Amino acid sequence: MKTLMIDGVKVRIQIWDTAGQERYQTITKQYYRRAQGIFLVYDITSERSFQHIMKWASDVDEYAPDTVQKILIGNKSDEEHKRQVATEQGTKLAKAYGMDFYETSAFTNHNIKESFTRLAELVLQANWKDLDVLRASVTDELNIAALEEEEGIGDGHGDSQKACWC
Ligand SMILES: Nc1nc2c(ncn2[C@@H]2O[C@H](COP(=O)(O)OP(=O)(O)OP(=O)(O)O)[C@@H](O)[C@H]2O)c(=O)[nH]1
Repeated sequence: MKTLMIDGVKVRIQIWDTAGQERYQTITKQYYRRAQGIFLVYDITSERSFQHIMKWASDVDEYAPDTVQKILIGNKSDEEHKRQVATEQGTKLAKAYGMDFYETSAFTNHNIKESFTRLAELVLQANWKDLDVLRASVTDELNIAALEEEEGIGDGHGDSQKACWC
């Protein structure tokens, strides 16, 4: 669990790191169904991991909700001397998939906060309508509580059931 502030909204993020190995694929696919945002991660020092992105992307298309937000990540940017995948290759693939793209390093923390914040932003934007409904209902609740308090019938905590006359 991690908490981020996005546009004044406190967002709590639950992160699942799925296994990359083929033998865990059945379990991995089950995680997709409940995901709102997904990082497709390859290793810039491994051409093979880059080639695998297409397979990950097609699994995500098949098993994740249509509204899922995706970002392409080229990790291990600290290992420049071992680089096998050029930045342009990542940029090009991300563009083809219509995704944002970051090169990151879990080792130096390069672009880690930026990419998580961006994914959270995209998820928030995609769920903005739900958030508005939630905000409206909280506002309604607060208004009712204030009204009840003014009329001396509530406990000021917005629980309209407790102010029932019946
Ligand atoms: N130099 C460097 N090493 C990294 C970075 N991120 C991960 N590693 C190393 O890469 C190795 C694999 O990392 P994991 O986090 O196990 O990779 P994974 O993709 O989750 O592996 P799976 O279990 O197959 O899913 C470990 O030795 C990590 O320490 C990075 O940004 N830079």
